[in-house]
Amino acid sequence: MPEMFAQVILPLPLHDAFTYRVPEQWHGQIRPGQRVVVQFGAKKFYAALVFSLSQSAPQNIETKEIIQLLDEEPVVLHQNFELWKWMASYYCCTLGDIFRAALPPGLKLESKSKIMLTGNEEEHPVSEKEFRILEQVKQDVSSLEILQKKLGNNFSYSALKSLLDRNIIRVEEKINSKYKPKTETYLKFHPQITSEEVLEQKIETLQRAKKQEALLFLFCEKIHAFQPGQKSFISKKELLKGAEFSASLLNGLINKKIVKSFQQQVSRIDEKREKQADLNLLNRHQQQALEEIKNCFEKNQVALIHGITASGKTEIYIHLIDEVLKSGRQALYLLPEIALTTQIIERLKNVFGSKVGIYHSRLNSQERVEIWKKVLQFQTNPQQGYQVILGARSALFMPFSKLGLVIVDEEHENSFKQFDPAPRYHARDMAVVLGKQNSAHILLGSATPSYESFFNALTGKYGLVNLTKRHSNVELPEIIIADLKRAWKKKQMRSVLTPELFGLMEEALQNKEQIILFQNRRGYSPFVQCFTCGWIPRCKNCEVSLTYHKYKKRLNCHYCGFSIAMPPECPECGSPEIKTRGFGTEKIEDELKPLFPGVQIARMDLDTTRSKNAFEKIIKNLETKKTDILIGTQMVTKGLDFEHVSVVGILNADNLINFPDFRAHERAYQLISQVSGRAGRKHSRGKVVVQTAQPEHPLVEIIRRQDYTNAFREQMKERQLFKYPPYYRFIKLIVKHKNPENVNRVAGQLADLLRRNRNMKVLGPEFPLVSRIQLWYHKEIWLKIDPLLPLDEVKIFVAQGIETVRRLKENSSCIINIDVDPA
Ligand SMILES: Nc1ncnc2c1ncn2[C@@H]1O[C@H](COP(=O)(O)OP(=O)(O)OP(=O)(O)O)[C@@H](O)[C@H]1O
Ligand SMILES: [Zn+2]
Repeated sequence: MPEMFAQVILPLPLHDAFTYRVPEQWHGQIRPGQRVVVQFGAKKFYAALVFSLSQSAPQNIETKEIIQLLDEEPVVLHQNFELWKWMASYYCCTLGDIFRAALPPGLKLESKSKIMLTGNEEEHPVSEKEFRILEQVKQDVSSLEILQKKLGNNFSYSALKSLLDRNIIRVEEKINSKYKPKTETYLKFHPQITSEEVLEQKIETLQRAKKQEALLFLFCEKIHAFQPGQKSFISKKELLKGAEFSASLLNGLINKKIVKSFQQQVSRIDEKREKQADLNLLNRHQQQALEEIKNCFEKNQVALIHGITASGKTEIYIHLIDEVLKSGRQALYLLPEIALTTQIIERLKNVFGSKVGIYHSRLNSQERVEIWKKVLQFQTNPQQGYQVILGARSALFMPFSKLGLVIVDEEHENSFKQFDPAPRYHARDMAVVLGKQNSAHILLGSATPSYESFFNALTGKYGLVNLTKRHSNVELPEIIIADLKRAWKKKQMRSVLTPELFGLMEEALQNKEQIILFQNRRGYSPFVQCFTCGWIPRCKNCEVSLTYHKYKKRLNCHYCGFSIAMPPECPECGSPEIKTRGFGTEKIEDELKPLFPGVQIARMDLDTTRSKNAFEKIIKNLETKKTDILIGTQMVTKGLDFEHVSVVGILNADNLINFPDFRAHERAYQLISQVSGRAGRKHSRGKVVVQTAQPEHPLVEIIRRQDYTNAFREQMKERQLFKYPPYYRFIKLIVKHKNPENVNRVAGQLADLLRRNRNMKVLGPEFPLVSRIQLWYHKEIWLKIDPLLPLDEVKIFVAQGIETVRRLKENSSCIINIDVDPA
């Protein structure tokens, strides 16, 4: 028999795949995409993923054997690996990094693998070393890690393997993989009940137990007893649901051997949802846009739909998905995590029923594994598997076998980019790659497309479709610019509200309409300051001031979570006058309450949405008009659809416009248009007040006119002039160390080295806005690269530079991260 070797990926930030020998017993079974347990390094065990198989042994290296094959079928498909390879190369990360990001937690096994007895340990003679292992395992279900720790030098790998080989112990797959199938109690007739006659005899005996008899009749009715072709069991939950029967009555029937209970594996996911509604008819404009999109797809695999807020882009997506499903292929619908609200989930479930699965990080590990498996299942059993996935960025990695369409909604959203850890990928860009690899169409959609995508559309790389009418035919809201400086000077401010905004709010409330206020700072006040000496409390781990949270009476760091009680007096000078500075959402809520007595005010930010259903509840309250005014951070901008919001206020546009980042103007425009778009969606034209201290700023005028194209053009001039994306590519290198001197030295060495390459411009090193986070100092180097140059060569040069610097002994404890296309 020829030998067999597997190249496996480990969940570690290590480069290549590692080679292991495949024991003969698995030669016929093992395939790429299956998980295996292997030993790596200092006696650590991991679940690795088989990447490829070969017959030739690697040279000069002794290979270890695979310890266990975990899956009968691959959990990752070769299509997935294609994307992984592409990502690893483009984002300069390892397959191990991607492995960790791609698989749901329940499918990733750490070296915590559990070892269990198989129950036949008595039948085999064992050696002393094997005996020691068995002793440990008998005491407890033990993980490999614990076992090695406890036995120390007495732990023997070959003894372990020999026990495994002889089936005396096993690596427990289920515990191992953290995934426990959910089971439910089901009921069927006891095997003794073989015919209706037998049943009737039994019923006779129940004469005095009327309630048990009634329950039995109900049971017979529900399972359609003795009717051919009917299912012969029912879940306990379903039987007892709504009826006045108790579980103890049921136990009576079980004890009398009429009914038998058994456990059956059930799905955690709400499966019963059948299709409840037909597709909405598209309006004239939507219909035309749909046709145009399809025309684009004839020529171009990628299309961008630029459709104003409330134009009904979602309806168009639904129609496209419907067509793809009819052709027997799968669709992926990506949204930013936070936009995955019940609003959109309901809309999709209503039309596609159980064909659609939802995948995001708020689901628990088990649920995610089940959804993963149902996507896999589509390959072999299209009736049972998921054909549509609505998900956040990690849904990119799901095992689609017949992908026909990828939609990226709110494609401008920054949260599609993963910052940390590696892979630092952009899900929108990866969606395009994924689609191309699978010969699927890709549709990007937004009311305010990212400038990169719009640029790609204008230069013909993507098709472009415009949708300029709201579904309701209501005009886009009127934007009113309110001058903060003047209002302050004239003492016309009411708390944070200019007279313009205050007046419109009062009017809206009188008309029983709703209001959304946007402020991009959470907490009570962004910082506090001693009135006497000017002292400002700062985080001890990060280079930032602490945010005051009044409800908890604490000062918090929004970077690392560090927090202290609000001091009663200044620790520097002893003055009791510590003043709050600036406005966070919490303070705004506080100050508006006395201004609008009897009005229901709610707040939506990170602090009010931590618990599981809090987010949904806030949205529900707005939908049912329990809330009159909603104050929120970025969260209120993400694709929410409310009927009765007529006024939107942007409390301070300046901190958006002045943010020190080359994308600040793009972002400010997007954010303000998106929040504005929540107003007047259904009935009459809404009003938006943008409060600013610089009403003369050119961007403010563009915002007032809602002139996306001009905003884009103005920016492109600057980007071209200063060699910014999309004209140039950026790669950001981040050097981190706890000691600032090390950061300075390493970053300096690295920059010097990189400057030798004339194909790129090296900026920095410089400390970023927040130069220390969680005790680590950061310094950044930005590389500007001419897009006409071969990017791969540049990356290789950069990677080598990093290696050279890192290899110096004094630099070994430095971390250097690469971020390609930083957001
Ligand atoms: N053809 C249609 N038939 C019935 N209702 C529609 C139709 N098109 C849109 N709507 C309704 O109009 C509202 C706005 O549509 P939708 O949320 O899809 O807009 P959008 O373009 O995604 O907006 P945004 O970019 O602001 O998120 C929704 O309540 C939607 O149900
Ligand atoms: Zn901190």
